[in-house]
Amino acid sequence: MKCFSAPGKALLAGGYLVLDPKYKAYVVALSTRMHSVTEGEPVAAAPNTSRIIVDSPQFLGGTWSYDFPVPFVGTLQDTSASRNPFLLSTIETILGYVEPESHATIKITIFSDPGYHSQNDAMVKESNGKRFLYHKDTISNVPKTGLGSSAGLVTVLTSGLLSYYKPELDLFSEIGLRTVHNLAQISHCAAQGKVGSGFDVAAATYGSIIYQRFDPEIINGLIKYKEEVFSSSPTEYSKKLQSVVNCKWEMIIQKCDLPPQVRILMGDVNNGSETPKLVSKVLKWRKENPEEAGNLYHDLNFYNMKLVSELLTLTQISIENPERYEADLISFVDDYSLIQLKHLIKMSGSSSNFPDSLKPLLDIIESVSSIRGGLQSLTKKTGADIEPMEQTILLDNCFALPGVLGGVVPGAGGYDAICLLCSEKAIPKILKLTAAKDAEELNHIKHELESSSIHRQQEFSNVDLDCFDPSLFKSVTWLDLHEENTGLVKEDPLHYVELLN
Ligand SMILES: Nc1ncnc2c1ncn2[C@@H]1O[C@H](COP(=O)(O)OP(=O)(O)OP(=O)(O)O)[C@@H](O)[C@H]1O
Ligand SMILES: C[C@@](O)(CCOP(=O)(O)O)CC(=O)O
Repeated sequence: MKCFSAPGKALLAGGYLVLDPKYKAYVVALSTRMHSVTEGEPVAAAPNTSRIIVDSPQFLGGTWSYDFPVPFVGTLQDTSASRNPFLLSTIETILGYVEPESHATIKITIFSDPGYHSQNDAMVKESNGKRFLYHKDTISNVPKTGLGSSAGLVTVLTSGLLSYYKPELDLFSEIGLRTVHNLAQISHCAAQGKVGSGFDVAAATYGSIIYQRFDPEIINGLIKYKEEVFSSSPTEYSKKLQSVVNCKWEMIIQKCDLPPQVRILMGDVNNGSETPKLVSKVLKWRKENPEEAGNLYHDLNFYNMKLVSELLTLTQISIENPERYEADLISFVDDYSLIQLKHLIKMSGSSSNFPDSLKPLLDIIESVSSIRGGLQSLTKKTGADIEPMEQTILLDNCFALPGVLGGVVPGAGGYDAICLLCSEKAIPKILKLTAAKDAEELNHIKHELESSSIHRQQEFSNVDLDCFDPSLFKSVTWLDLHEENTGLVKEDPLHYVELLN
């Protein structure tokens, strides 16, 4: 039995730009993970028939079965009641790549962590330290949170099948991970019917990364080749697939990590994602207005990269001078809102009360504001609701909360989610303040926070909530997740055995 898991993602900086191989993006891998458990034996399931069964027991009707002859001639029979394009495409791609020479009956069980889906009416099942939610409905009817479940699914399924068919390949070697990544990108694009930027599959494989995409022509060329030769010569296609998967794609995957004690906090705002519509509006505008788009993309990229480099600076300070990091930086983030921090930092030039060392925080705050400014411009110019007014109001309100260092509408934007950068220690405060029922409760919490804060300034009350409206947060569900920068990992079968049929 071979078990793997891969993380979900949040695109903190670089939405839309990441579609173009010219620009980089910052992708945070999350603690929400997709899991696969692979059991296989080298026997036919029926005369001249191999079978791959995928079981996803957390969802109603979550069993899919695929039969194929050996040698595999390229198309899969789907004998399941419902279709799941991500499974079909992954299995077809792997079989084309490995060209199995003997029969097999393989069962892969998929488990997904709670963060990927809405948790209404779900039943909890636990097994040796893992906790999964069992839903009453089918996978297509349970609302998703948009954390990249399909990319995680394709990545762990690819790993499970490769571990069966190519046991000699160390999936965690450089070549092994590259093979998983390239196969998963090809399968994910084929299932989606388009070649996206692939940051979600890259994060599922490698974890938190600074990502610069591969040339889309790599996969477009393969799809075109398949259309031309597949029906007459599937083995020719397999050769081409192998050569594309086995070569090194020109792209950047640079592993990274949020600074210590800085966390992301994701708020699920609404269900349903409009990503394809948003993307097509942006691409149309960019095509029709190349110069204006070029300037806006240039500015957005500048601030995206500035944010990345300032986050790396914070990490560097935390390594070189942990005391300074804690006392002069993080403790200020804990106690003040970013609006107040900005004022404090600006005042530090004229008054000696505030340390100069707060400046790296100012750079982060200003980069995030400029990124939001760029996305608001993109919203106005394209007519795509990337940072719609409702989200602007919500984020502006978050910026009045102590502990929040910044925040954006992640990924493609829209109404689905907000993503805050905040101090780890301040998260309970943020949850409490956004859950306040009325002004009286808010005031009560504010006094509590003031008396427990480290920094007591004359010039500033460190909790100033005059412009904060907790009623806006009735529609926000804070997701119980954090950054976990590891990509694909091998898991212990003991975590799952009690849940297997
Ligand atoms: N646990 C699962 N079992 C089986 N199939 C799953 C599972 N999780 C996801 N899928 C497949 O992935 C599809 C959802 O993928 P989709 O790309 O629409 O959303 P996402 O990856 O969660 O979010 P986003 O692409 O917005 O980041 C489902 O309809 C289903 O086909
Ligand atoms: C708009 C885009 O750049 C980001 C989409 O991100 P998400 O799926 O909304 O997290 C599209 C893409 O990269 O595939």
